Amino acid sequence: MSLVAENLVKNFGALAATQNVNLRVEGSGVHALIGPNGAGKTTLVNLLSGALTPSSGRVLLDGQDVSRVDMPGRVARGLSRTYQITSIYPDWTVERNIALSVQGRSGSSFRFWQPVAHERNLYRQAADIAEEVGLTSRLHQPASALSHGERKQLDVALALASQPRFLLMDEPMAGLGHEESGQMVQLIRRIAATRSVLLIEHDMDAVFSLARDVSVLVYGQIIASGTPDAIKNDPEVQKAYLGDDHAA
Ligand SMILES: Nc1ncnc2c1ncn2[C@@H]1O[C@H](COP(=O)(O)OP(=O)(O)OP(=O)(O)O)[C@@H](O)[C@H]1O
Repeated sequence: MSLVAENLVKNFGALAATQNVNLRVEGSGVHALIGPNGAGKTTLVNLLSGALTPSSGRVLLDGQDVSRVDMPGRVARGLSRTYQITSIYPDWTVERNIALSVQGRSGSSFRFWQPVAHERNLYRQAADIAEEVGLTSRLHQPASALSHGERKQLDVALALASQPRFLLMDEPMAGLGHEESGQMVQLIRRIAATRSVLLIEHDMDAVFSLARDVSVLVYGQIIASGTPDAIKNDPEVQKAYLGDDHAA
C-alpha cells in the first residue's frame, strides 16, 4: 500500500507551484503535509488525486504509474479525497447523500433486474459508513440540518463511500470549534487505523497528535520529512514555518 510522488512538477504559467516533489505515503496511519498558505499543498493533493496533470514527474499507486489516470480511475484503484469545500446536497438526507456516493463511486452500473435488492444494499452500506463517521443518529435528517462539524463528518463519509485504501484529506478541521476538532481527530485516527491518510492541516495540535510522519512544503518544495519530533526540532522548519511555538 504505497502512494508515491516522484520528481513531481506543476507549473501555472511562470509559477512553479510544485517543484520536484518526492513524497512517499505508505502503510496505515497519518502522513501530514504542512506548510504556509500558498505553499502548494492543495496543488499537490490535486496532482495526487488526478484533478491536475503534472507538468513532469510521476504519481505511483502501489508501484503503478497513474500520472495520466483520471480521478475516477484513481478512485477505482483505491484513492479518494475530501475537499475544502464540500459537495453535499443540502435537501437530501444524510443516508441518501452517502448512498448516492456509494452508487456513484462503486463504478458498477445500476442492476436493473434487481433494483430493490440493489437499493437495499446501497442503503445498508450508507448506514455502515454513517456509523463509522458517527452520524447514525442523523441518518434520516436532511444534510441542511447538520452542524458544521457534522457536515465535515458527512464529507468524510462521502470520501469513504468508494472504500478507499488511501484517503487525501484537505483541511478537515477548517472552521471547526475545539470540541468538533477533537471529534474529527478521533475520526481520522479511526480511519487511519486501516487506511493510509495524507492529511493537509493547519491545526498543528491535531497534526502532531495524529501524524506518524510529517512533510513540510514551502514554496512548492518539500523542505523536510520525518517524525513529528524530528520536524518540531528541525531548525529550518522552525524558521520557515512553525516559529517557536512547537519547538520541544
Ligand atoms: N489553477 C491555478 N492557476 C494558477 N495559479 C494557481 C492555480 N492553483 C493554485 N495556484 C497558485 O499556486 C500556488 C499554490 O497554491 P495552493 O492552493 O496549492 O497552496 P496551498 O498550500 O494549498 O494554500 P492554502 O493553505 O492557502 O490552501 C499559489 O500561489 C496559488 O495562487
